Amino acid sequence: MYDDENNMTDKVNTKTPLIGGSLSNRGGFGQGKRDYASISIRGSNDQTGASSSYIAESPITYGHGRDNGRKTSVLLPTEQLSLTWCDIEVTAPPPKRKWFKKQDPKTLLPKRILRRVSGYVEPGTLLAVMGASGAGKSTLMNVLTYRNRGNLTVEGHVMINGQPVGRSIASSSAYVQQEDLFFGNLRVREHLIFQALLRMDSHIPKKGRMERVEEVIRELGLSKCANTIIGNPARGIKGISGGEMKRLSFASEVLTNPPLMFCDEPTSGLDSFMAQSVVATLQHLAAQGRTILCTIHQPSSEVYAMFDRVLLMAEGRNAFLGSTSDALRHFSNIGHTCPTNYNPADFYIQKLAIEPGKEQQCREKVEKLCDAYDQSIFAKEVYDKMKPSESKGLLEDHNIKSRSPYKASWFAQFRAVMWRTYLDNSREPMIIRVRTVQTVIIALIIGLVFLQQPYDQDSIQNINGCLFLFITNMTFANLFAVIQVFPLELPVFLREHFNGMYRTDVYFICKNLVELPYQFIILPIVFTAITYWMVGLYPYFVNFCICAGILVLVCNVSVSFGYMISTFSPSVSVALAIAPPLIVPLLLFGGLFLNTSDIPVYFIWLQYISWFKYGYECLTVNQWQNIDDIECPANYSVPCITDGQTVLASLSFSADNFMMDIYLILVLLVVYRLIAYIGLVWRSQNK
Ligand SMILES: Nc1ncnc2c1ncn2[C@@H]1O[C@H](COP(=O)(O)OP(=O)(O)OP(=O)(O)O)[C@@H](O)[C@H]1O
Repeated sequence: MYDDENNMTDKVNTKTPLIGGSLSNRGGFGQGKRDYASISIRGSNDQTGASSSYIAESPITYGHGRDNGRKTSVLLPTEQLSLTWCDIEVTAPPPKRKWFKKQDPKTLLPKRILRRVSGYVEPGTLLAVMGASGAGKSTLMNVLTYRNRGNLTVEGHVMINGQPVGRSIASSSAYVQQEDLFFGNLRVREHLIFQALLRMDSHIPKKGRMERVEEVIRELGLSKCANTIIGNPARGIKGISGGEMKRLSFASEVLTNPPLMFCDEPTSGLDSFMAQSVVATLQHLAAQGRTILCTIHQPSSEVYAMFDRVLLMAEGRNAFLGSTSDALRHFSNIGHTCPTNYNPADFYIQKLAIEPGKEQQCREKVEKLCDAYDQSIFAKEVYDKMKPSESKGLLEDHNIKSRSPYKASWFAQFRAVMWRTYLDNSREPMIIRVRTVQTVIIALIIGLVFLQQPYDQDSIQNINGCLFLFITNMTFANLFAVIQVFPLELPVFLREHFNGMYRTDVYFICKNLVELPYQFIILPIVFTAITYWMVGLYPYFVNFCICAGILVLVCNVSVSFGYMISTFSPSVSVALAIAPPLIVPLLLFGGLFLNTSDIPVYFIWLQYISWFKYGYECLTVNQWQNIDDIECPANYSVPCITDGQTVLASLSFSADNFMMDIYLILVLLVVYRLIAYIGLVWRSQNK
């Protein structure tokens, strides 16, 4: 319909043409499900004369087939849903009494957040939910979408086409949240293909899904940026614009053809032009027969004019629900006429806001405005629409528990997530460029500092220090690489998992498998290849391979530890803060700084969970066990260490422990990773 933001201006100021069906065949309230696609075709052009270009342009017949030989748009929702909410009352529990502080008894009462609010939205309608901050908009959205309810007590009914609905509302609706979360290294088209593979019904063939992706790209004006990297402004990865990102969020939801959409402040953070283009997209989607609710903060008058209806909220009550033109009429009737050339949205918010310093006065005014609405014909119209529900329960839940939340099978999820993780990793600058350069530079520095050590008394300490540095470097480089990136993608994982796209185990396995070869096998080998020969360690290829193998294991156990810290940390900064205090004790008991036989008894357990100790023992055994002759100068002041076995003995290490150390590193690798996985499951269930 529109291909880029530049040709959007002329469209956003004019009302998007409603499809004929959505005007003339609009489903009556509570009439049950109807095939919207066939309604649209019959009603288009012929009945209204309106140009239904959305349908005419659609080349694909997938989904609903043909009607009278004409192709239907894949984007039309398959059913019409009317959403009603009736007498919603939401209460927050009273705050806990503080025993050390005298508190006003009034502040210890439960807080009423929503006070018997009712409303409805019909198919083909774009409803703006507006109100001053704290009016209860987000709480209403959370009640309707059955999300983020926390400790709130909710009473009342939410109904779809007259039937009570609860948690199962998620299966027939989409929720475009305020924050756009994407894997920023993917291209727009790739992101949509991934969404299509996991969110569309499994009976739809792959070809149909790909056609659907192309259709959605065209319809949501993403053609221009379809092959552009999405980007991540927070990490400095430049990509598509804010408006395109928001439209991509809509596109991800529209793929599944939801008849009901909720949008939380879709224009926040956008300039007025972008905001207009985003609301034009919503208007377009509503015109196709969807039911759309959208919270919005201070829209410009142009954006406000694009909404069909408005719900004004104040102090947890309805101050108005009706068409945007009726809102003006209603406020004028009750003595608050919006001045000419004044933005009506600003006018309403001003009237309904609680000004600091004048709280009591404003609250009384707001109560009067809400009472006036309750007695108006507009409120009566809302109550007339309410069908008495036979259910007395709260927001009933239908058939949600028995069904798997996932559309794709385990293997389909695995394939798609592997593909996406591979794409994301292969384009991640932190992984490819930065990690490679970092590894090579550090290896060269270590190699130059310890260049070609001779086998004499002084070099024993140098070589041991160098071997310990190998372990420390492997640990810190990989641990911090994980905790700087992994927590950042967890919110995307949590949202996608919550949306029923893939299981936690699929995500975790794919992440591990994709990252393993380059980051956690090849890079440690590159590091060893540079340093081992530069330093002049035990000069046999077998020993080089053993050293590389030990460093690969150390690298992977550090990665497990990094995953573990990341899954239990709410953010990167927390993960970065808790990593050093956890690592330093393990480092201290690694065998270099403190001889393992001298560790205080109450700290002995720390050496058992320290891969530093196991790794260091293995590396020193690999280095020293076959050396029988260490040079001893004639005038050396202290007794000489003449062979490798003595070096090992001086560190309280033994060649007999070698295999056990390897097994213990493997055990730590598995245990830390398992704990990380449990943490991930815990996070995904606590969201
Ligand atoms: N779990 C809770 N416990 C206590 N009070 C709450 C809780 N959730 C919301 N509130 C309060 O309820 C009121 C309405 O909150 P809500 O977030 O719904 O407002 P809003 O209209 O979305 O505001 P904004 O536009 O600023 O996001 C606010 O005063 C808020 O502090």
